[in-house]
Amino acid sequence: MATRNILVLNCGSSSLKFALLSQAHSTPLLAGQAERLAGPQATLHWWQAANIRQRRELPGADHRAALQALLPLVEAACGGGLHGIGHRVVHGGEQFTQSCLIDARTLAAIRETVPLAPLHNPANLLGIETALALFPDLPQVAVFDTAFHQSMPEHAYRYAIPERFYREHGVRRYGFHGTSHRYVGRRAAEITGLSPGDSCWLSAHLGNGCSTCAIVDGQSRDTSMGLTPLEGLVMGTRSGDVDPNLHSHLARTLGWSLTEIDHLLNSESGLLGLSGLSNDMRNLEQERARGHRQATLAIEVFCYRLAKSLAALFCALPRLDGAIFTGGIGENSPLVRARTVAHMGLLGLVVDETANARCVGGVSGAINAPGHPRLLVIPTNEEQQIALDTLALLDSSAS
Ligand SMILES: Nc1ncnc2c1ncn2[C@@H]1O[C@H](COP(=O)(O)OP(=O)(O)O)[C@@H](O)[C@H]1O
Ligand SMILES: CC(=O)OP(=O)(O)O
Ligand SMILES: [Mg+2]
Repeated sequence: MATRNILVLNCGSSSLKFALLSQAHSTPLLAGQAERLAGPQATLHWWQAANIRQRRELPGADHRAALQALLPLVEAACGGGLHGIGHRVVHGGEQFTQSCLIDARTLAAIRETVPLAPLHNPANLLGIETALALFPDLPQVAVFDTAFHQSMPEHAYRYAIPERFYREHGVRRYGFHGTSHRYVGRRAAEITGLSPGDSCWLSAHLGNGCSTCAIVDGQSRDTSMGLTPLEGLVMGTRSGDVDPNLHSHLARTLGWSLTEIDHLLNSESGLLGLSGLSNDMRNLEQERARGHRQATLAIEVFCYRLAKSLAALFCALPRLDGAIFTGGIGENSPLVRARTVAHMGLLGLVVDETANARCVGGVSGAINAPGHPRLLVIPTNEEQQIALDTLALLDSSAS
């Protein structure tokens, strides 16, 4: 069969990340992002196989204009031969347990899920609708962050609130970053020579959003995010777990509205809120090295809460074959990995400092001290997983 090319799109509220993958190449033919969309500073950044970065200002461009600006680049990079489009969709509710071809029914189901993910799904839908209008003849696939976690047992996904909120309103834990957890879980089995269907992992996806996951025999058994991607770990700008009474406390004592509280917890908290400086771990590490007290505290809270979450997920595992660090922070921060694992000595986890220092910038490997449980650094590749799912669905719909 001829080599096929898949365009992967990940639309956020003001950004559009893209990658063009080919079966014949291990690295994308083209990748990049359009950011600050719908504003005066909208910009398209892209890089090709040779890794030369380029940028073009697109003042005022919205998602459609950005995708249109992308078209000639896609055509030039793959010689016009595009075979399908894979979309990241953050929330698939309980309807989607795996990726699926996009048709009218899929679109309606994604729309129904908007109330559960008001920050993410509208942007994802916009990306899909724009791509359908521009490429009406190409098969398009939705790959859901939530789908992998649909295997969680009920005792892991239910909240301890009256049943009707689950039955009538879908209030339960869904989990996110499933595409990344699934990808690194499979890679961990490949790297260690274990069978994906008979291996047990803890995975920590640490990007702007952060989550942990217990993976047993290739299935998610529990994860740190919940109804929305706010639950769980400390993240770039998200608080993660707080006392749920914080909402009523802020409303009563400061007269804050729900919108203000949502904004505080989603956009002004996490590493940014604790440090008062930045949501970016690189900046915080630099400031910590200069002795900045709040940057140091932000990293300490981040690592302690991560360790607590991983330790809690031991409850979901029959045994541990290894813990995996991934995402921009997990792949690049020996400091965060070491500070996190330092809290987990009682569980037998110990880092080897030399190996830990080596695994940065896309280098994968084991970073545990000899004789201790495996600790793996594995670069995630959500785009590749989305392209693989898209290809698999193209094949199954053709047969
Ligand atoms: N060398 C590095 N050291 C520490 N943190 C890093 C490094 N490189 C990237 N990061 C962090 O990774 C995070 C972004 O992760 P990434 O997975 O790219 O995010 P996204 O969720 O947007 O895909 C940021 O906090 C960034 O500071
Ligand atoms: C669901 C989620 O948290 O996504 P991201 O990490 O892309 O913000
Ligand atoms: Mg990323």
